[in-house]
Amino acid sequence: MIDVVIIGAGISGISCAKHLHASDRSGQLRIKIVEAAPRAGGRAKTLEQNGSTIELGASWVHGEKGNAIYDYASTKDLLLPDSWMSDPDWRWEDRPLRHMCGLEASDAEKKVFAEVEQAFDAFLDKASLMDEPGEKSLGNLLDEKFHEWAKRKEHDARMMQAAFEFKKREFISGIGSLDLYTASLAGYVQAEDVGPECVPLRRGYSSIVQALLQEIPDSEIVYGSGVKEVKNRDDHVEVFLESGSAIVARAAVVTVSLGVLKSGDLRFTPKLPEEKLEAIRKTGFGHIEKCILKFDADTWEDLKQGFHCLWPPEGDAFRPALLRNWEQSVFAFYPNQPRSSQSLVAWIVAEGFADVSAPTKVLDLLRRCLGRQVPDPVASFLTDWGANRRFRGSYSYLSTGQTPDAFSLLGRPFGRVFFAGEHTHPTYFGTAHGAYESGARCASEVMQTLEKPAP
Ligand SMILES: Cc1cc2nc3c(=O)[nH]c(=O)nc-3n(C[C@H](O)[C@H](O)[C@H](O)COP(=O)(O)OP(=O)(O)OC[C@H]3O[C@@H](n4cnc5c(N)ncnc54)[C@H](O)[C@@H]3O)c2cc1C
Repeated sequence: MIDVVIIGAGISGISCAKHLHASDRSGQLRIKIVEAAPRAGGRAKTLEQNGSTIELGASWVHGEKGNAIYDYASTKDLLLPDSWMSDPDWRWEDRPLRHMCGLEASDAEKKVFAEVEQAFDAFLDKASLMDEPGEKSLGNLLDEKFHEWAKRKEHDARMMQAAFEFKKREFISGIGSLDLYTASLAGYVQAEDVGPECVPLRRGYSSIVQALLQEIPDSEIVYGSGVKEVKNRDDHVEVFLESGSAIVARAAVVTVSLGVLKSGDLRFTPKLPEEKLEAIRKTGFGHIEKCILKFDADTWEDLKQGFHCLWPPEGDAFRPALLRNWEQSVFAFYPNQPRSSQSLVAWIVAEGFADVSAPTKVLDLLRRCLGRQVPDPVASFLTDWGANRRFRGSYSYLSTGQTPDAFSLLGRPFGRVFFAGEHTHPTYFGTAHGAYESGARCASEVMQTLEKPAP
């Protein structure tokens, strides 16, 4: 029998192993991490392309204050230096603004856009300070605030609406929900901000994973080993692999995504408590994909700033008749960071989006927005977080009708089975630092159980 079996080698699983070793005074702890994929990192996945990097999953270290990933990456010198922020090609607020029909927005339209943007951010700032957010959805709150605000303005109503819809799409990509009407306002109020900065990593998120892996023995991880069942016994656990073999341990740590838990692919015997099952069912798990188009150096010169994309509101003459949902979710084409990869990223919010022809469609969208021909990309990449059975989505959020303790409930141990993962962090859910901290929390819970004298 070993001491701890960790299911999943994403950031939370590796962080758990690292923290278990750090608190193991005897140096005797026997740990195994079983990972279904042939690689570690989970939703942190960086592609290396001729010396440049492309982020398929997590790309930013969100904030500096009390962000464990920021602190860890700083000590390992993995972050891009502050100077990247002043790069004029990157500054988010200076990005060109285009209508999806191919026209660049006029100066007057840009002014309206900037005003709507400011107002939108102010609505959110106020919302985040609410004491009793109630059961409202984020979408309802934002609609209400926007309509009150827009009534007092004399700008072109269609432009205000198009800018507002842009802001909602952009915001959805951060929350992860399919729309803002199923995302709870209380969840937004609860999510803790660790500072406004979004800092990229020099060599991508996989560099964090590699650094963390160096802190645990190689022999502890078994790749290509999917787990199908976890049996909770009185004083041990039995973990059954898809291959048919089993691991017996004194404790198990489950770090699979909320999407995998929802799917029921991983069985628990006995069944998990009803309140946990309800939290699994109700907590939102988003569907965010990225389509990345990589261009050659000449084409890139022309595209390197990317642009924000305005969709004509309902009823507008320029609005295409058959607009697919995924198309409308594309709010920008922006450069991948670090930009040396010469690629533009389009975020796509759509459930079960794994269409092999998507890069061609996204290229078509890019051409329509630019109103001109763009040479074919030299390569394209489409993520499949939603369709991949080892993830089944992107990141979690609190749904309307849920109470804010849902994330803590998801992280609550059940017998000798412990739970980590971004979806178990009460305030940093949906993030890499949430995943990292949840692994540390779990390590401490496991150690307390293992150190308890036998009754
Ligand atoms: C497109 C996208 C963009 C993102 N952008 C950011 C960002 O900019 N900044 C940020 O902070 N966060 C971002 N995130 C979120 C961040 O990536 C995640 O919160 C974090 O990586 C989750 O780590 P985890 O360990 O909780 O889960 P995971 O990374 O999902 O790890 C779970 C592991 O379990 C394995 N597994 C699944 N099923 C089984 C099984 N049956 N048996 C064994 N192993 C199994 C999986 O293969 C996986 O390796 C993004 C996520 C996505 C998808």
